[in-house]
Amino acid sequence: MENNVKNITNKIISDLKIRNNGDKEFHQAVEEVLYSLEPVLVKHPEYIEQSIIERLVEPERQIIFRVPWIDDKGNVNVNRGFRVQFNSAIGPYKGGLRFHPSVNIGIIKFLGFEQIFKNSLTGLPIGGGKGGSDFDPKGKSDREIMNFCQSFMTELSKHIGMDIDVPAGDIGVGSREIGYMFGQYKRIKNANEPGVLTGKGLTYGGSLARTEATGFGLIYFINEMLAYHGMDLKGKRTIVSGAGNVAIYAAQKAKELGANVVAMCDSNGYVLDEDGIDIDIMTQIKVVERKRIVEYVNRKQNAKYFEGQKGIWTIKCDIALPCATQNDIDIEQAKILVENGVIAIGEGANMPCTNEALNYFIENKILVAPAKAANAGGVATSALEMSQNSMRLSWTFEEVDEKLNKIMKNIFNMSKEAAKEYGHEGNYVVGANIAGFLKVADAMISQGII
Ligand SMILES: NC(=O)C1=CN([C@@H]2O[C@H](COP(=O)(O)OP(=O)(O)OC[C@H]3O[C@@H](n4cnc5c(N)ncnc54)[C@H](O)[C@@H]3O)[C@@H](O)[C@H]2O)C=CC1
Ligand SMILES: O=C(O)CCC(=O)C(=O)O
Repeated sequence: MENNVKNITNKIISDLKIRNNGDKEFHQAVEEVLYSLEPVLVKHPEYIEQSIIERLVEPERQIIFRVPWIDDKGNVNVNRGFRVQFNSAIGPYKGGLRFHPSVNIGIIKFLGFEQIFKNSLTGLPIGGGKGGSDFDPKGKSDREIMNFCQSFMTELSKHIGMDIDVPAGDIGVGSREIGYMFGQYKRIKNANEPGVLTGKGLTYGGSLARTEATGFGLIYFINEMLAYHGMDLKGKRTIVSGAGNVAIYAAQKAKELGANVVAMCDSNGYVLDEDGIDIDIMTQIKVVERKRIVEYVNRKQNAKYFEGQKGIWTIKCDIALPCATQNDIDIEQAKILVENGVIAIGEGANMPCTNEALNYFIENKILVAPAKAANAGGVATSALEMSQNSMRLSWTFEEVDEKLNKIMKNIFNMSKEAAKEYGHEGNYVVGANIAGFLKVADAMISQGII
């Protein structure tokens, strides 16, 4: 039976590579999940009989569209827009929009695939989807951003809705972009439907604590994982890659719980501040002024700046929090981190470690808080935003934060229990994949061959 399952998994992966030629991030994400599901398939032959995996790796719908927009000089520009509606077995498609020049259909498929399991782990009724564009927001004026967002939404609005597909932010998409897109959606539909987007501003249907949720949630998960292993964050030397939404609030909450956060980065380089990163200064530079991170050393004594982002992983630390982008830590950085005595890795970004790096951490008994589980606090709070929109009321910051904390503890417990049940105790990468998968697979079986 085990050999049979291995052959089936290998066949699905080789077919997937042919059908999705060149989508290397998507191949990577699928491989990471499928190999960890083998013990589940051995125990549940019904998933094989019903071709659950073959159906799961094929998106329900993929939309690619033209996004023309006019820049400040009056030139017409054309970008490409994407929305992959991956799986709706447990609820409307849900997942962010990424605006970054590297975006292509393969990246959106990898992110949408991850989102299926992550959303399932939240325990809330949301399916998996993701979208975005190869538009580069860097250096654009507010007017240009608005022009782009309006054009993007003009097409996207035909495919989304509060019970169909609910986008939110991701890299390059924050509350400014969500605001412009929401305004355009409302104008096109002639309806105020706040539940169609999440991450909205607080004056028009946004939820308190959504901005902080992914970073805070990551730290709640890590705190739970460390506590289970008899440790805590106090005095732990911590490195956070990125300096955007996830990174900033992860750093803030880690500091609040006693960690010593000494380094952060952007795509140009990193800062090392042995006195502890000042989150207010970092937020002012990266979020308010939208400047490069090098500016930090002009405002904080003793801080040092280094060109090149990967060097951040050569700094000795107890806790490493990759919160920037995919494949930030490969085997080379993983070996350095392990040699330097790292205790735990917390994946704030989506797929920030290569599969080789993940396996290396697990083999070396490093605790890994995997992205699907550890960064699920953002989408979970988006689902809480949808609930508030439907009820037409708003919870306080404390109410939302408490729910978030409970959800993250629950996700840790589900990952822990699934890992134990399927023979991988302590491996939360495998545990999260299995726990996320089971609910989706059962929902798919109940709904027939669709
Ligand atoms: N915003 C959210 O609620 C969630 C985001 N994520 C993931 O977290 C990661 C970060 O997203 P956000 O913080 O929302 O985006 P953001 O746009 O607010 O910030 C991204 C940060 O990463 C840095 N960055 C981007 N590419 C980089 C590279 N190649 N090398 C080094 N730094 C780089 C940027 O300079 C920026 O500081 C992404 O992987 C995203 O998919 C995951 C769950 C939820
Ligand atoms: O809040 C959301 O809907 C999406 C968050 C997201 O894109 C993610 O979890 O990667």
